[in-house]
Amino acid sequence: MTVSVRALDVALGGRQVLEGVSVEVPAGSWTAVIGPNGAGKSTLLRAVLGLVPSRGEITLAGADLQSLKPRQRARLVAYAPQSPNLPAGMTVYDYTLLGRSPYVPHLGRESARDRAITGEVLDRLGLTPFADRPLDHLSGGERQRVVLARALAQQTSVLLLDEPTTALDIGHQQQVMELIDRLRLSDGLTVVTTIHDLTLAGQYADGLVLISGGRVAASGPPGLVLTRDAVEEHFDARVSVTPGPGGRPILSLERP
Ligand SMILES: Nc1ncnc2c1ncn2[C@@H]1O[C@H](COP(=O)(O)OP(=O)(O)OP(=O)(O)O)[C@@H](O)[C@H]1O
Repeated sequence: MTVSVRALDVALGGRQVLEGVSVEVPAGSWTAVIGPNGAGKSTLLRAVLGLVPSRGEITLAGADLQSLKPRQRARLVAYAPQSPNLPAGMTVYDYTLLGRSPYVPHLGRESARDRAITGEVLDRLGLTPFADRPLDHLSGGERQRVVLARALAQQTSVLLLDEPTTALDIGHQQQVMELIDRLRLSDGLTVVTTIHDLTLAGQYADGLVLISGGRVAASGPPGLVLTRDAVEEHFDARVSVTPGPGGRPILSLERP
């Protein structure tokens, strides 16, 4: 499903956080939203979910997202937030099962299918051994995978992932990114992630959107967006950029 954001403005606490942001995410593609701290990346995802008031147009496969009821929207778009509210004492299994909420009838219970899907997702993420563990008895990286599990259990066409790899070691980063990519290809998912690791963003995403100061500073294929000058200008960082496999850029920090 194509996600289209046009001329999006968001003001929070009396401050303009996003201004005139337009982003087109083709169906089945992966877009990474990059930018310095405080640029407005998470706000962009939250606006697409209707979690913050916005002006402008947000459509999903041509349908106006704001006209959908929360339950309808939750069947189309899943979101893994950066700092989710994790109820202490809840088990990994029960938390992941919450991803099935948009399919559970009012006053009803989860079906055998909901439970089967939850089990499969835990399996895919290597979380089955943790299924009965309370969320507050997990490491940061394990918790992050559980948040992703809940989003995957929602079985939507669009996945919005806010920093899905920050707390993960290099092996789990690769596993999570590969898993997301496999799901994208096998299930035709449309993926939007915010991500700080620019090399990782460039390795996996089809397109990058660089947000800086609440505006789109650049967008396009990784090789065009991730230039030494752009990184210096928007992140105030010195890097060297070399072409990696498939011409995708590899960034290395350089000491000033
Ligand atoms: N509820 C709020 N009220 C006022 N300002 C807010 C609110 N929420 C976020 N902001 C501000 O909006 C700006 C963008 O925040 P956002 O979380 O979208 O940035 P980000 O690009 O995701 O940053 P990071 O990389 O640090 O996670 C920041 O300056 C932040 O302080």
